[in-house]
Amino acid sequence: MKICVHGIGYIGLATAALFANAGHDVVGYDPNERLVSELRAGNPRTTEEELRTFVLDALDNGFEPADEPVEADCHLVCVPTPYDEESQMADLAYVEAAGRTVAEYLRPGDLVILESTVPPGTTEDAFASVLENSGLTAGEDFALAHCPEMVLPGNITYEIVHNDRIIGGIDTASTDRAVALYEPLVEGAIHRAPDATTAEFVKLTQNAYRDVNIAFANELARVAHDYGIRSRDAIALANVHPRVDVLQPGPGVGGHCLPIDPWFLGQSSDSLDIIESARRINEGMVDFVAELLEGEVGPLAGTSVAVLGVAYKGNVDDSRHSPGLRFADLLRAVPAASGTEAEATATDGGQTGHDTGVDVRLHDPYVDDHDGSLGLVDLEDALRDADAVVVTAAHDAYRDIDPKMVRELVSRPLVVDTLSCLDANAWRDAGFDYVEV
Ligand SMILES: NC(=O)C1=CN([C@@H]2O[C@H](COP(=O)(O)OP(=O)(O)OC[C@H]3O[C@@H](n4cnc5c(N)ncnc54)[C@H](O)[C@@H]3O)[C@@H](O)[C@H]2O)C=CC1
Ligand SMILES: CC(=O)N[C@@H]1[C@@H](OP(=O)(O)OP(=O)(O)OC[C@H]2O[C@@H](n3ccc(=O)[nH]c3=O)[C@H](O)[C@@H]2O)O[C@H](C(=O)O)[C@@H](O)[C@@H]1O
Repeated sequence: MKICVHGIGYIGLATAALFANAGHDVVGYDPNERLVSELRAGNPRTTEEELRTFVLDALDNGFEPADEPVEADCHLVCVPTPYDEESQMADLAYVEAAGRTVAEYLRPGDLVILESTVPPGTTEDAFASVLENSGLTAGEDFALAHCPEMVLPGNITYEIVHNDRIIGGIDTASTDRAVALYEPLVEGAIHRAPDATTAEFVKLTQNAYRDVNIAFANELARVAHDYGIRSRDAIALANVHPRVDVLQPGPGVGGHCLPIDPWFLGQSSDSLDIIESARRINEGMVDFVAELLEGEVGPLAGTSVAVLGVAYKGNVDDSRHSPGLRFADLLRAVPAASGTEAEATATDGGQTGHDTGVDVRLHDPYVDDHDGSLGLVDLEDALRDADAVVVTAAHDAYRDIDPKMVRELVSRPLVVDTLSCLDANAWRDAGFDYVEV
């Protein structure tokens, strides 16, 4: 079958490769010409080795990256769906733009699948009506379904094949067509949703559930701290019960899915309560980390803090909605102590040095900062003379750091391990005060 994938970023690229490797004739259209030419040259943008191999195999199998769309039997849309903080609504501009493009190439009998994560109702309402600019009618002249993507970043090559899938069409025939497309290449089960809106709702439910579960763990971490016990020991023991499965606390929830999908879910409803509280709890974890830090070093003004990890989680290169960056912002908002040099620089707009009370040094071995916008520094520069080391992403590279090397560089041996990813005994043996969330 001829398939045109619209948007070959993280999800679209893996999806295009999945179909190409299964023998379909796949064109991956993306308006980002640089991305397309890198792919044509055999350089997929990914730090996941298995994904790189999967995509290179697909290119060998005829997958064609393109900066122009084409006519196809199936159009698969995998474009971004950001959250607009101002309107507190999903920004559907990319979905609508892709829909307008598909409409130009749409022929009677084609199948259109929306994979992007969207608020309930989008496929049947906004997306269908843009596609109908073609003069064709959804359900009558072309099939239309939502097939949400559920892969875990970091494990996409395995999960894109092995995960169960939910498919909901705007009518039974659309669902049948979409199921028939995925069934031969997916090893997980395919579940038919009663309609496209339910499929959208299910995807958002999964991420909101995970966000709420993590918020519960984060709340337990605060409560356990009040009792002077280790929350992770308590959670591990609670989880021995066959019907209890609490996730792990941390510096908050990042990425571009868990922090925004709960808002998509509630976009046209006034009934969010626990889901909304979970968002507040998870966003507030950086304040708790700051409290832990303050409990050790006293007032933060005047301190130097190495923040290790601006990726939103371990071993990924994505820094969207990153707890590490949110924590850095919080530290940068600490006013300089009066009468200090830092206070003086604060009044000159920071021209002569760091302009806040805390000297924040950010490091991440995976995140690309080629334009310098994040201000990442080398590990040694981050650690040199630091008053505290705060680990905010559980990268393997951090687990492997030798605490004795760190001890040589820092001015004060304090580490706050927000994800409990370090070897606590090794750090204590190296002379560190070890604090965890
Ligand atoms: N990244 C993830 O782990 C997951 C993402 N999703 C959802 O999948 C969707 C895509 O996400 P990602 O692949 O991560 O985004 P991405 O930002 O990596 O890739 C999106 C691509 O779409 C392209 N694009 C923008 N406008 C376009 C248009 N009009 N026509 C064709 N291409 C266009 C962009 O240039 C970009 O390359 C989003 O809705 C996201 O929420 C769902 C599950 C997992
Ligand atoms: C229900 C579910 O597992 N959703 C997945 C999720 O991927 P994502 O990488 O965002 O999830 P994640 O690994 O839970 O990480 C999200 C955030 O939550 C934090 N986190 C995660 C687990 C935990 O016990 N504690 C915790 O604090 C992580 O550090 C990270 O900051 O969202 C993806 C998406 O929708 O994009 C989805 O495809 C994935 O399957």
